[in-house]
Amino acid sequence: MISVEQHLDRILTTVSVIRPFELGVLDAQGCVLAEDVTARGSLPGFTNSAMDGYAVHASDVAGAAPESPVVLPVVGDIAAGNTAALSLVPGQTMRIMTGAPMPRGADAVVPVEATDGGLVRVEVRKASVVGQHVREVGEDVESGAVILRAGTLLGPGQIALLAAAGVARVRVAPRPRVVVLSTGDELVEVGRTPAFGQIVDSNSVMLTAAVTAVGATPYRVGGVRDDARQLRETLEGQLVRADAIITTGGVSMGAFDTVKEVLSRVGTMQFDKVAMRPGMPQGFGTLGEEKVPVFTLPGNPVSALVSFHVFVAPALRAMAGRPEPSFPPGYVPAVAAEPMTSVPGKMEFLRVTLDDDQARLAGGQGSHMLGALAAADALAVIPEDVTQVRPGDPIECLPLLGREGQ
Ligand SMILES: Nc1nc2c(c(=O)[nH]1)N[C@H]1C(S)=C(S)[C@@H](COP(=O)(O)OP(=O)(O)OC[C@H]3O[C@@H](n4cnc5c(N)ncnc54)[C@H](O)[C@@H]3O)O[C@H]1N2
Ligand code: MOO
Repeated sequence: MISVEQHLDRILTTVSVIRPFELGVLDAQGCVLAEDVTARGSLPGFTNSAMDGYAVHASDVAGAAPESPVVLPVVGDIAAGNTAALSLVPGQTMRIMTGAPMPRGADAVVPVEATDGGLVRVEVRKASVVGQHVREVGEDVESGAVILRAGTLLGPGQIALLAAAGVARVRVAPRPRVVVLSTGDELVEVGRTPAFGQIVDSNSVMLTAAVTAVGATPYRVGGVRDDARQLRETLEGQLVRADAIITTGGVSMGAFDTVKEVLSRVGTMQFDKVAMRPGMPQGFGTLGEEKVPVFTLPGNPVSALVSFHVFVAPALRAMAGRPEPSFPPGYVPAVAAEPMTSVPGKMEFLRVTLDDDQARLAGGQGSHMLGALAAADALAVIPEDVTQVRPGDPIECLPLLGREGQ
């Protein structure tokens, strides 16, 4: 029996960041930059108005007030998108819109609300100072400056900055492509009615959803029969398009546990009992010339999803260049709202609901119980040496993917 930390450590020391790839900025959302990025141009690219109003020489309106307005002739109109180079001489003004280029010579903008809105001549009722409501060229980003560092996770804000700074394509660690397949003669495809003794292949849809939720790209193969040759051929066929492979089922002590039978002789695959509940039987290793990581998760649905959270998700994040600081990854503190029990010597992952920080058992804790799994917000992680949790005890919880907003 090995510990959860030992198994995760073996996984995280085996996987590596996927070779960087150039993507269009929109496709790169959720990816991590593989190199520093510099701005191709300044932001703003030209000095422009921050308000709809009138471009002025601030000194012309320094004494303006409601009771002593300054009247200026309006000699032009500048809309956003105006590409002509205009100049403003002292004693005159031009109407200007938000984002429109400032005319040369003008050094302030008087908002339209501080005027009578005149089109030929305008009455300015408020004083202005140099620079007021003016966005200076390069005040946000200077051309040539590093705008985003290697290792930055690209979200909407970062993508906007790249686009605005003239960067249309970036080198990133791409999303891992993850093949999901399940094994077992008892499986029928989602939507089909199982005959007596059969079950719907819910694991492959569950893990496909989990792969998406963690920001990777799933390829769902679905159910493969408990047939060594078919499984071997399916795996060989899938290796070419996979950065990782996840299987479920067939890793325990059953007479027809094909995954273990087929894989224990190839690559660096290793099958272990991990001191956790659920999720004890685990397999991990690499296959093929490209050394594709393969996770063989137990078939019980809860065991498979717990294993995904504890082992696969950290590995996929690491492959996408998003390493997690340490074990345990992503735990949040909570308080037990009721007694909880755990077996000695195993790390227990209980399905709990979270009401603020109050954790309650979500229902039955059998590793086949999807009802309680679906009701849960998080996994309460009870360490190996703890067998009794009392109400009010602090506990650590691992939020379930996709339930963070609950
Ligand atoms: N004698 C022993 N029996 C078992 C042990 C053990 O140590 N000794 N370990 C138990 C534990 S713990 C687990 S977990 C399971 C793991 O079994 P397998 O990974 O070999 O999975 P299967 O036997 O194929 O299936 C187990 C269970 O899960 C259901 N299942 C399987 N695939 C799917 C799927 N795609 N979608 C939904 N449900 C699925 C399957 O019907 C079984 O009920 O072994 C215990 N046994
Ligand atoms: O270890 Mo198994 O995963 O409990 O059902």
